Amino acid sequence: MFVPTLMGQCTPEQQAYWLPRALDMQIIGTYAQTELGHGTFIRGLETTATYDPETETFVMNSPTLTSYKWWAGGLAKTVNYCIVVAQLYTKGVCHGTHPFIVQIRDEETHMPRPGVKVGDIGPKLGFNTADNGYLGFDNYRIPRDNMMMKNAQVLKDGTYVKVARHGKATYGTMVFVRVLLVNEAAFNLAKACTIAVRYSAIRRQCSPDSEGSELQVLDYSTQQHKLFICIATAHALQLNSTWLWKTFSDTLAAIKQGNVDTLPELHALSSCLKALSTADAASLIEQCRHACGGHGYMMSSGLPYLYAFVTATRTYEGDYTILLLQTARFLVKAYEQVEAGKPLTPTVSYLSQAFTGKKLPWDSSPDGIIRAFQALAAGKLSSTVKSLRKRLESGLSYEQAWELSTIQLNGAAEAHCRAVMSQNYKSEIERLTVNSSPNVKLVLQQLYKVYLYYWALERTGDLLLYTSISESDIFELQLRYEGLLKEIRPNAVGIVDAFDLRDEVLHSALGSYDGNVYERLMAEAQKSPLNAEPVNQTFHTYLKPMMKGKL
Ligand SMILES: CC/C=C\C/C=C\C/C=C\C/C=C\C=C\C(=O)SCCNC(=O)CCNC(=O)[C@H](O)C(C)(C)COP(=O)(O)OP(=O)(O)OC[C@H]1O[C@@H](n2cnc3c(N)ncnc32)[C@H](O)[C@@H]1OP(=O)(O)O
Ligand SMILES: Cc1cc2nc3c(=O)[nH]c(=O)nc-3n(C[C@H](O)[C@H](O)[C@H](O)COP(=O)(O)OP(=O)(O)OC[C@H]3O[C@@H](n4cnc5c(N)ncnc54)[C@H](O)[C@@H]3O)c2cc1C
Repeated sequence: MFVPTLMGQCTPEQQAYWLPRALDMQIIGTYAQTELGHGTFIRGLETTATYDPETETFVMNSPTLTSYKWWAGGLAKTVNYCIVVAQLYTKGVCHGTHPFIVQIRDEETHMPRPGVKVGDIGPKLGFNTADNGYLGFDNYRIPRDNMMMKNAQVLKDGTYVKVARHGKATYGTMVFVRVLLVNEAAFNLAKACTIAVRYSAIRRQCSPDSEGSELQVLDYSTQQHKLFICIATAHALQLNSTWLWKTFSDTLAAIKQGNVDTLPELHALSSCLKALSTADAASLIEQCRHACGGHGYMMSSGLPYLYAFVTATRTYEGDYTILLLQTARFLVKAYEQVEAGKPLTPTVSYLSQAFTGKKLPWDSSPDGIIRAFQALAAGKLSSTVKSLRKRLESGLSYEQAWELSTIQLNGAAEAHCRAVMSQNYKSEIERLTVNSSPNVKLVLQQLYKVYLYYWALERTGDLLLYTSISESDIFELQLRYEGLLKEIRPNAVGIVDAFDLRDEVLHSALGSYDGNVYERLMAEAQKSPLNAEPVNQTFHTYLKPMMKGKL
């Protein structure tokens, strides 16, 4: 995050000075925004940067314990510089949060600078290879030039000058990382399902009849139900990630031309896609662990590490709930645009159907299911706006009405995102397989159908509300889904092999390409320190005295 912020928030002159040093590793930096007391609410951050025109410096200060920067990766022992997000004060006026480049350790000795308190925040559920740290300032001075001045400036005499064309320019790095995280979610889910599917092809357990041999667990329908949605989702996230990256790049190019019109839609898309992709990836990686029984619980399976690593993405770079609420904010505005007869942006153009007042006729084709997801999203949004307005009519303020409706708002945002992801998944597969062999087309179509059928069956309640789907339609869809799993089974191992993930990347005794699971599990077990000697010294110091009643 350090380098992207230098690129996004510095003037060209500042970039010319800082970027080469950062890219050359002469300086190592991190992005310190979150504090002990605030992560989501950026406007509530307490660290201050007060400009002193006498010395042309900013005085960095941590006025309270809760103002200490907390969490930044590498902050504890690695970095010697930080991008610090602080409340900017000049001429007695607070201008809100702005980014500053702050040296925190000596470039030669690596000792913390006077006025800087820095340390490690302690063990975490995962990410323990990163030294996430804390940082406090005691009236620590930095040169005026260390304010990142692309979007706002403080002149030598302390005059504040706003430069950015849009109010949230300083939030740009977060949008960039959120876009990257969709791709990271896809990559890590692909690793987990490669491990789980390969292991499920090796593992034999239970024989349906007394004479027969034990079945590969991958042959069981319930195992296919657990795992094939994981494969389908890994592809869905990867294709949505590529689509979102292009949307991001197009928006950035437009902003460079002075056109910020598409930024709100990008913020809404990056928010909900980051939220859903990281939440789906984390829960499906856990599902891959469940599918591997006891051996999935071994660190040597690679699955606990993947889960601990990915589940954090639901929180950092914007908490799941918060980002969905950002998308909901955009959707409510889009709904009002439909009412006013104004044109809609592409990803919300389906909302016009919210005003037909009729249930969408059920169509179980892939395109029909995608339309049903859109009808579901439009219906949930319409119902949410109705709740909002009912609360406003009761005399509540907009903020109060909004807060009371946030559960529904999040549901509408999630439904919108599922519809967008499903649409992108199918259209990207069709675009990319135009010249593919019939077999490749068939397999990839089977996977997006798994995704569509799975989520339709997960959302039958909503589909009954907003489409004409019947009980028998649901019964037929369930049978079709279960039949599709059996069609995919023969290709399942080949499909995860196609992720082309090397053993060194998987780090898994269960998922290695050669399938020698049991030999690898035993080899990993031998590495346990407890196997260094036949009798551990704790027998003599604790067990034996206890057995003799001497403890
Ligand atoms: C599997 C993963 C593997 C590897 C990953 C690799 C690397 C990662 C490894 C480790 C983690 C590393 C780093 C982690 C870093 C961090 O976590 S950095 C800190 C991140 N923190 C956040 O994301 C905080 C979240 N909070 C916010 O973004 C904001 O507070 C807010 C919730 C958006 C609210 O902001 P605010 O109160 O200022 O604004 P609102 O009043 O809600 O909205 C005002 C208008 O502004 C628009 N808006 C808001 N944000 C943006 C934006 N980013 N871009 C564009 N526009 C924005 C908003 O839509 C409103 O517009 P309006 O409706 O028209 O008024
Ligand atoms: C592994 C990891 C690495 C990180 N790396 C960095 C880093 O490098 N730099 C950095 O600056 N930060 C980093 N962070 C911090 C991260 O950005 C924050 O944890 C994140 O933004 C969430 O903020 P918070 O922790 O204050 O949670 P909170 O915002 O306090 O959330 C707690 C709960 O309150 C809910 N909540 C909060 N506000 C609202 C609201 N308005 N409406 C409804 N519910 C609400 C949330 O949904 C959540 O359920 C990292 C975090 C982790 C876990």
